[in-house]
Amino acid sequence: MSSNPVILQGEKLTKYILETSVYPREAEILKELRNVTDTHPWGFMGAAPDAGQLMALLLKVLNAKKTIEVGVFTGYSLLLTALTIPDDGKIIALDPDREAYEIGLPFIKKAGVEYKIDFIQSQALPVLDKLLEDDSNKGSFDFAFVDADKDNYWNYHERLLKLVKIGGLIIYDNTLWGGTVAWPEEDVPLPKRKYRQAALAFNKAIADDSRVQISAVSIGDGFTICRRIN
Ligand SMILES: C[S@@+](CC[C@H](N)C(=O)[O-])C[C@H]1O[C@@H](n2cnc3c(N)ncnc32)[C@H](O)[C@@H]1O
Repeated sequence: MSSNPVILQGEKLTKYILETSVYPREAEILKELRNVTDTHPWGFMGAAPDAGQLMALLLKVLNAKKTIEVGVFTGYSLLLTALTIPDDGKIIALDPDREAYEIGLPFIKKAGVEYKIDFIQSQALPVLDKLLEDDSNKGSFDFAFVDADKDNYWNYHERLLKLVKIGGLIIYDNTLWGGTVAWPEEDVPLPKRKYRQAALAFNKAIADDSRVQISAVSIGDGFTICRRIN
């Protein structure tokens, strides 16, 4: 008998949570977008719906209005954010892949929230650097969500810490990388090792970063929630 049945029953528990608490409350338009994204050759690789539910709750608690999203893909987390923030809210959404964004765009339009989104087709780093050239952007964002190239997370962190206000939140997705962060290296399939290493380095660095309060949450593929404290 395991001393930690919760870990062993992880998949069953997640299924239970999804079926009991998440799917019944997920907006229909988000379900539709998820189903369409499933037909993309890469499949659905958006924020997990249970993690999205947590993100929406945090956006509300924070009363977030001005946000940044790094890594849009077909826009599941973007649409969720746009549906959650108030009518005068704004999201700067960054991704070099416009084709994937355009798969999700009809759903964003159908939901009537396109006006809240400023999609910039670009690698994120140069845009974040550009934003930082204007002092009025510093400390002006309530929230940021990072779900893009994992080996750049620390570069995003350094920039987002300057753009997000004290008390604001930054969430990093995939920080448990399919659970492989807890596996011996030799058990990890080769294609997964590079981003596993990136996740390990990021998780260690963020735990040592006194500028943020953190919580590493085992939801979806791993959410690291950071609150800027100075
Ligand atoms: C996991 S997907 C994002 C999923 C999205 N958050 C959702 O909920 O559907 C990762 C995305 O990061 C984007 N990406 C990769 N490198 C990037 C970069 N340097 N800057 C911005 N986005 C990047 C990819 O094009 C891809 O669309």
